[in-house]
Amino acid sequence: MAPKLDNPNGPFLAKPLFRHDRAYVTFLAGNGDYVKGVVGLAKGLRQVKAAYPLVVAVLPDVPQEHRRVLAEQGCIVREIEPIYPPDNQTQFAMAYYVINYSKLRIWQFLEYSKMIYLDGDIQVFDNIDHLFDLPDGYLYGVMDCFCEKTWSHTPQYKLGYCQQSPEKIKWPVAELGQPPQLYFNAGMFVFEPNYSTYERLLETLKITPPTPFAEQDFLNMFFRDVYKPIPLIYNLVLAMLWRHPENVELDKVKVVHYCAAGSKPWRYTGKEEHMEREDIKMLVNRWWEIYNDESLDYNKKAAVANADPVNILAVALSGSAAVLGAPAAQPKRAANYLMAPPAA
Ligand SMILES: O=c1ccn([C@@H]2O[C@H](COP(=O)(O)OP(=O)(O)O[C@H]3O[C@H](CO)[C@H](O)[C@H](O)[C@H]3O)[C@@H](O)[C@H]2O)c(=O)[nH]1
Ligand SMILES: O[C@H]1[C@H](O)[C@@H](O)[C@H](O)[C@@H](O)[C@H]1O
Ligand SMILES: [Mn+2]
Repeated sequence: MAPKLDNPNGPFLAKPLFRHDRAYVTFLAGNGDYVKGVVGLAKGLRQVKAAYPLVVAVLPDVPQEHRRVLAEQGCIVREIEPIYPPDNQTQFAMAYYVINYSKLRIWQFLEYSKMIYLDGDIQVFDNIDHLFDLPDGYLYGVMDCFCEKTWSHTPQYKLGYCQQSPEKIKWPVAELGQPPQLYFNAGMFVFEPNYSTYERLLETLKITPPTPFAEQDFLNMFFRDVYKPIPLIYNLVLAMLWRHPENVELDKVKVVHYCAAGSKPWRYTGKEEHMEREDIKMLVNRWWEIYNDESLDYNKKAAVANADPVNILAVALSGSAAVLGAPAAQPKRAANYLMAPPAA
C-alpha cells in the first residue's frame, strides 16, 4: 500500500515555495564606516546559523560600493527614502540622531510578516530566531538604561532614577505622579511590518515635535500600549556593565549593542571613559574575531549546496542566490529593490 502522505498533493508541494516571511533588518545611512558594523552583523548572524536573511534598509546616500559589499555578504539591500521630522523643528533633536527617523520605513516591508530590527552597531553571539515565535500583536524590545550623560536632559537622570533599578532611587510619586512608562532601547526590537501601522506612524510623526532620542522616543510613545519588555540578554546596552552590573550575566548575553561612547569596535581606541575595562576589551575583540573570520563570508556555492531543492528552485526563479534562505518574495508596494548580484 502506498504510504499515506500528510499532504495529498505529495511531498514536493508539502512545503510552500517561499518559506520565509521573516527577516532580520538593519539600517544604513551615509558613506562612513557603519558599513563595517553591518558586515560584522551579517557575519555574526551567519555564525549563529540564523535561519533568516538580513535586509539592509539603505538611504540614497549609501555608495554603490558599500551596497555591493553588503550584497556580496548575502544581505538583501533595499533603498528607502529618508524621513525627516516636521519642518523647522530639527534643531530640537540631537543632530546625530535625526537621520534615524528614516527607520520608520521598515514598517513598509510588507513581504515580511515579522522582522527583528538590529542596529548596525549590534553583534549577535547566539541564535535568537526563537524571538520570531513570540505572540503577534506586540512590539518587543529591551528596557533602556537612563544613567549615561546622554540622558542628562531628562528628569530621570536628574533624579538618578533608572527603570533598571527602580528600587535604588525611588520615583517621587507624590511630587511627580506615576513613574515614566517602560522605555525600550530602539537598537533592537521585534515588530510586524504593516501598511496601516506605517501610515499611522507617518501621520503621527507629522504632528509630533522631534525630541532628543528621535525615533527612539517616538516609537516608545507610539507603541506604549503594546510594548513588551524582553530580557536584557537580547540587547546588552554596554553601559549596563558599569551602571547595573548586578543585572548582567555576561555569559548568557546573546546580543551586544556597542552603543556606549567609544565602544564601536571599528573605531575603538580604548581611551574614552570605561573603555579600558576588561569586559569591554573582550567584547570588542569578539566582534573583530567575527568580522575578520573569512570562513563566515557569504559563500554562494555552499549556500546552494546546503539548500533544499525547493529553495534552489526559488533561487533559480528569483535569479539570485543571495536570497537563499529567504526566497525572493516580491515587495507588495513600490520600493527600490536591489537584489544581490550573483557573487563572482
Ligand atoms: O552615520 C550613521 C549613523 C547611524 N547609522 C545607523 O543608525 C543606527 C543608529 O545609530 P547608533 O547606533 O550610532 O545610535 P545609538 O545606538 O547610540 O542610538 C540609539 O538611539 C538612536 C536614537 O535615534 C536610535 O534609536 C538607535 O537605534 C538606538 O540604538 C546605527 O547602528 C546604524 O545602523 C548609520 O548607518 N550611519
Ligand atoms: O539609545 C540611546 C543610545 O543607545 C545611547 O548610547 C545610550 O546612552 C542611551 O541610553 C540610549 O537610550
Ligand atoms: Mn546603536
